[in-house]
Amino acid sequence: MKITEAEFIISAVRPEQYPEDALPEFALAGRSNVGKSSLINRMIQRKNLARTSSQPGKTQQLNYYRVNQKLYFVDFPGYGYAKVSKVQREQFGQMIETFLGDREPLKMVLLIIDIRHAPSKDDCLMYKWLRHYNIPLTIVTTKADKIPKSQWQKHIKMIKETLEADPHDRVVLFSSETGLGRDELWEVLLSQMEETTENTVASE
Ligand SMILES: Nc1nc2c(ncn2[C@@H]2O[C@H](COP(=O)(O)OP(=O)(O)OP(=O)(O)O)[C@@H](O)[C@H]2O)c(=O)[nH]1
Ligand SMILES: [Mg+2]
Repeated sequence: MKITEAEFIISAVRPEQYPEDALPEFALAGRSNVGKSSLINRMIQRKNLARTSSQPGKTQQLNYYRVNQKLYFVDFPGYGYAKVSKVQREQFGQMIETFLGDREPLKMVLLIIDIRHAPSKDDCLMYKWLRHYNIPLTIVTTKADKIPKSQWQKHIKMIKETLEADPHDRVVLFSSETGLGRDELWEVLLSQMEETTENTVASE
């Protein structure tokens, strides 16, 4: 996809701050430091629009990025960061739960998993939440450049097994470093937008 415009819109902590223009939203969930912000930057071909850091726990709010006046990426705070206080963790849980349970423009959640490691308990919990709320999801295994190509399929199998994922769940291999998976992921997002538009039209 050709990016003509990409801008940071808001760091939202409360639902009143979420954009009201009803453009489709794609949220990114995953552990702290897994590469969510880097993935957004790669998707929109901007070096550092979404703030990245080698220090985990940088993203603390829901950060909205608008692309081509057409859709939003919503960068979630990473979970599982040890130095975050218990209160912060609970606030985070509530914020995400409210969002997932009641966010009409949300079209899909991208569950971002480091291809090198088994999903954590929090990843598994997030996966179950998404299923529970019936939210379309795509598993994105990132940092693929960090292991040899010959091991990709073995790791993907292990990740799906740990998540107890549905065999039909889509998995996109990704690397923010090399750009692997960028075109495929754009196809997934754009076709999801078309599908939901058709459903809306059909039900009217
Ligand atoms: N080699 C490689 N490094 C990556 C990739 N994606 C992210 N990184 C690195 O991983 C670190 C964390 O990336 P971020 O994008 O900030 O991670 P995040 O998930 O947004 O982290 P939080 O905001 O703390 O939740 C940075 O040092 C990135 O350069 C990738 O695909 N390949
Ligand atoms: Mg981040």
